[in-house]
Amino acid sequence: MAKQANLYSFPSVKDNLAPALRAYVISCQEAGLARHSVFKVAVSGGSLPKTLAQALLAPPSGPNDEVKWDKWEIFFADERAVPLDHQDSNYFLLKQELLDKLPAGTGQPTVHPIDTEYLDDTQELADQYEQALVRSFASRDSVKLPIFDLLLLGCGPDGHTCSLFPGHELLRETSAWVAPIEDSPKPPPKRITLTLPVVTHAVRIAFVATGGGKKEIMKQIFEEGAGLPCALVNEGAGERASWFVDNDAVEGVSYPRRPFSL
Ligand SMILES: O=C1O[C@H](COP(=O)(O)O)[C@@H](O)[C@H](O)[C@H]1O
Repeated sequence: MAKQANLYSFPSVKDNLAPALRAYVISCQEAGLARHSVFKVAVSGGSLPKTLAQALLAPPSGPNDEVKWDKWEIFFADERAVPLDHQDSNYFLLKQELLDKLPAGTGQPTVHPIDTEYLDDTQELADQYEQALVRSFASRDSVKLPIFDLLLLGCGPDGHTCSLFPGHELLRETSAWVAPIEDSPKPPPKRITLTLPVVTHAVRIAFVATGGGKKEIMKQIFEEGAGLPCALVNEGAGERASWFVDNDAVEGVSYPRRPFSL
């Protein structure tokens, strides 16, 4: 039987979840560097960047605990069609929470924001972002799908991830790497997103979900599935998907927790 997604649950975000997430990200970083000398990662917006900052801005605990920022190539798992200094921009959020706080003297990551020249045309915005992936991952002709070393994803209270929403036709997209959405049920309505095949194709996928507000949807994802986008990622990725959650987010959820280890 195919192995299932890993569920790691921690009593405290700051004291347990963040250090475990850090260890996990660094192990993915080292695997990516061994494969192709860079670390290709895509990140979500929402509540994720804050937790990510808690994990990655912490002081190193030893010589092997190094975030090699200058080797990181950062893409966005989804982005809203707004200027890069807009409060709704996932780039702006990551910049505020993490990128602007990198310690002085640290090498800088290569960051791939959307091209805001195309904000009025979401199809073109998505196509241009796909071209950025093509340039990074070699051509679409030579690569069927880009393979990210790691995707760092959030989970909305409705079970959406990236800008893939429950019941939306985008869940059936099979050819585009990046797709536009103009009717996001969560504002702002116009966005672009990595598609499900790209998401499930990543080497590793880490979801972060915290707080009691996620409890009901976590039950649905882990007990019923019900075609929810997060559940579809779990089904497509199996053990390559790992969930970093706090105890509040999974209170009452019947699904085996694993002790965290690399
Ligand atoms: O709209 C979005 O929401 C999701 C989930 O956000 P959260 O605040 O519930 O963690 C996020 O992962 C996505 O990137 C964002 O565009």
